[in-house]
Amino acid sequence: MSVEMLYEKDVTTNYLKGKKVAFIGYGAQGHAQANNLRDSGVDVIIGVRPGKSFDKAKKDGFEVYPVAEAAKKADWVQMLTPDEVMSDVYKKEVADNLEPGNVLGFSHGFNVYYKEIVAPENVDVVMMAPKGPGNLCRRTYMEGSGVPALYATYQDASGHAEDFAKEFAKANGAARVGLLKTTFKEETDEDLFGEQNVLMGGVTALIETGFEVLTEAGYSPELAFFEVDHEMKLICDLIYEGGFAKMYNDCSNTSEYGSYTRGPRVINAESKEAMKRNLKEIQDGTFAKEFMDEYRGGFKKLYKYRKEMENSELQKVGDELRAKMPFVAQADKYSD
Ligand SMILES: NC(=O)C1=CN([C@@H]2O[C@H](COP(=O)(O)OP(=O)(O)OC[C@H]3O[C@@H](n4cnc5c(N)ncnc54)[C@H](OP(=O)(O)O)[C@@H]3O)[C@@H](O)[C@H]2O)C=CC1
Ligand SMILES: CC[C@](O)(C(C)=O)C(=O)O
Repeated sequence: MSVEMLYEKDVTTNYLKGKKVAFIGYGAQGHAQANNLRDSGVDVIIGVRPGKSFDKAKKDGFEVYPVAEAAKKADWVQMLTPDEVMSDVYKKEVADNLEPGNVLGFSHGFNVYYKEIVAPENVDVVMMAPKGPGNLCRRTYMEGSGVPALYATYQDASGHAEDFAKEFAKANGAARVGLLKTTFKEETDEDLFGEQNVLMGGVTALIETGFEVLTEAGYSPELAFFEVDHEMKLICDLIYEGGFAKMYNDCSNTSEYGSYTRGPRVINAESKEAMKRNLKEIQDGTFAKEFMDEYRGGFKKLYKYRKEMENSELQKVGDELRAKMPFVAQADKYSD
C-alpha cells in the first residue's frame, strides 16, 4: 500500500503561529528540534532539570525553566526526555500544567501507544518522528535540507491536530525532504523493530560476528575492523544514494556474486523467524514491559551490555584507528 509523501508546498496552514513551544529535554532530539523551530520563527522555551542540558540550552540562548514551569507557560509541550523516564516526568511535572487547547507532542509513540502516558481529552496529542538521529536533523536543517519525518495524531481536541503535526514537522525542516503520515501504533512498532533487528541490533550483531570469525581465524583485528566495521558506512552510503542497484553497480562482480550466493547462508529463514518473534514481542507489549522493568530495576543489564561493548576488542581497535584517520562526524559545529 503506497502512502503519499508531503512536502513544504503541501503544508499550507498556520495554526502554530503565535504558539509557545516548550521542549521538555534538550538532548539528541531536543536540541535539534528546539534550534530548528527557533530558526523557523517559532517561540521556543526549554524545560529540563538542572545539569548539562540546562547549561547547554542557556548557552544556546534559550529561556530555560524547570519542567513544570515550562509546561505551564507553553501552548505546546514537546516531550523529548528519554522514553523510560518520560511518563514519570509527565505525571510529576507536566500533567497538572496542561490546559484545554494545549498540544502534547512526541517524537516516538512508545509512551502513548503503551499507555504509560494518558493525556486529558481536552488537549491534542500528536507526533513528529524524525527518521534519523538528532545531530543529523540539526546539521541538515542548517544546510537547507532536513531529515524525513513521520507525523501522527492520537487525539484531536482542536479539530486541527494533524495540521499542527505537519506544521511542526515543516518547521523542523522535515517537509523539505518528505513527510509520511502514520499512527502512534505503526510508528512505535516499526521504529522499535527497525532499531532492534536491522539498524542497530542487526548491524552490530553482523559486524561483531564477522569480526570474531576473522580474528578467530587468525586475521589481524585491524584488518577485520577495516573489512567489517569501517567499510560498512561506505557501502551503506551507496545504498542510501541509490539502493542496492547503486551499491552493486559501484562494487565488483566478485563481491556481487559472492553476496547473492553466500549472504542468504547468514541471514536466512531462521533469521527471519527471529525477526518475526521480535516484532510480535513489540506488538504484544512484551518488549515494552521488559524495557520498563529493566529501567525500574536500575538498568543493570543495559549497563552490563554497554560496558562489554565499550571494552570490546572491536571498539578498542576501532578507537585506535579512528584516532589516526580524518573523518567527518555526524555531529558538527551545529551540535555538541
Ligand atoms: N535520539 C534520536 O535521534 C531520536 C530520538 N527519538 C525520540 O526522542 C525522544 C528523546 O530522545 P533523545 O533526544 O534521544 O533523548 P536524550 O537521552 O538524547 O536526551 C534526553 C533529554 O532529557 C533530559 N532528561 C533526562 N531525564 C530527565 C528528567 N528526569 N527530567 C527532565 N529532563 C530529563 C536530559 O537532560 P540531562 O542532560 O539532564 O540528562 C536530556 O536533555 C525519545 O522519545 C526518543 O525515542 C526519536 C527519533 C530519533
Ligand atoms: C535508530 C535509532 C532511533 O530510532 C533513531 C535515531 O531514530 C532512536 O530511537 O534513537
